[in-house]
Amino acid sequence: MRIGVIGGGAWGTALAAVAARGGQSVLLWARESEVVAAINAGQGNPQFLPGVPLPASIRATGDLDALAGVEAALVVPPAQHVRAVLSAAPLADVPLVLCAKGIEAGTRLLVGEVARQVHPAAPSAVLSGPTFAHEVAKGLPTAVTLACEDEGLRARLAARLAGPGFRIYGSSDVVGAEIGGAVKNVLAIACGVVEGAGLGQNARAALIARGFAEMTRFGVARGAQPETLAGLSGLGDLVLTCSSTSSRNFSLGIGLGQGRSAAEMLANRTTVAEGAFTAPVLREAAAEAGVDMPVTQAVCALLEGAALRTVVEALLARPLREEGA
Ligand SMILES: NC(=O)c1ccc[n+]([C@@H]2O[C@H](COP(=O)([O-])OP(=O)(O)OC[C@H]3O[C@@H](n4cnc5c(N)ncnc54)[C@H](O)[C@@H]3O)[C@@H](O)[C@H]2O)c1
Ligand SMILES: O=P(O)(O)OC[C@H](O)CO
Repeated sequence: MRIGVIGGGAWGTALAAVAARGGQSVLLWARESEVVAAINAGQGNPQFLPGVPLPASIRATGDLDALAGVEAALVVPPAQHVRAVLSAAPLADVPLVLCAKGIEAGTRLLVGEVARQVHPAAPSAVLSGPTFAHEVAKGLPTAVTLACEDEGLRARLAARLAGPGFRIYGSSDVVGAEIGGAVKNVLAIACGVVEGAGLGQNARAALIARGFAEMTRFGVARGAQPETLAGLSGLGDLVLTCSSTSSRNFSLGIGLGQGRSAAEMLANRTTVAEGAFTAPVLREAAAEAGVDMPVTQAVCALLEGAALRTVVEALLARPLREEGA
């Protein structure tokens, strides 16, 4: 199968390696000419995935038109750029596998919903789960959710992308798979804050559990299945990113917890911490859906510069409630 990968960041590059190792013919579009040149010269992707050798068969291009004729495309730019990049890509009826994790600012649409607006005739699927790119690129064992309403397409895509180190579980719950990936990034920032501020392991465990409760409330309100949220793309990814400094979102939270400002940390960075962009949109979407998301609100307050102590005190001073409510 000829597979296009849109986005030459860490994750697009790792997925290109997965597809190429599975015997697919891979063309990767990258925005940065240095990334295109390095991959085509067999030097890997030192900018976004340093130190990881890539299959020599991967070809890279800076021209979106070169993707014409691919049989499926993995869509991997940061969530806020998916609309612009997809709009310029010749993929009107090509199966699209959405791999970015976030909610679009302004529209409050999930990435899959954006793709369906841009290319209404293109079938779509969502690939999500606990997947640090550098581990996937090295072939370390990883399991993901591939969600697609069309069972036949899901099976065809899974057969092309799965491998011994990349185990794919199928689902028809596209919305659930997307919401888990988008919300966990915000919760990972909160867990990083706990780490950076030295608030302890008990607090982190509490945040993971209560964060999962708010992810589930929001997901169910948006039509997700609770089992999907408790699976790889929800709880699985939440646990991963809430417990490792390999997570850009967790690391951003550590900085916030140490008293650094979000503006300072986000200025001029070339890698993406999606949670910083998703948090304010998620707060809006939760308000619209009438869903209580106190951890998300706290993360938004910290990103907006509120004092850590005030935010933590407000979170802990909320009225006592039933756990299952
Ligand atoms: N890195 C991971 O481990 C990982 C794993 C799973 C999912 N994801 C998701 O994949 C998506 C991409 O993340 P990444 O880690 O590959 O990126 P990255 O942080 O490695 O690199 C940043 C990317 O943003 C792109 N970019 C910057 N400005 C842009 C613009 N104006 N238009 C289009 N693209 C622009 C760059 O070209 C580059 O590809 C995110 O939604 C992320 O949450 C990442
Ligand atoms: O580095 P993060 O926080 O963007 O997390 C990367 C992946 O989403 C982990 O599954």
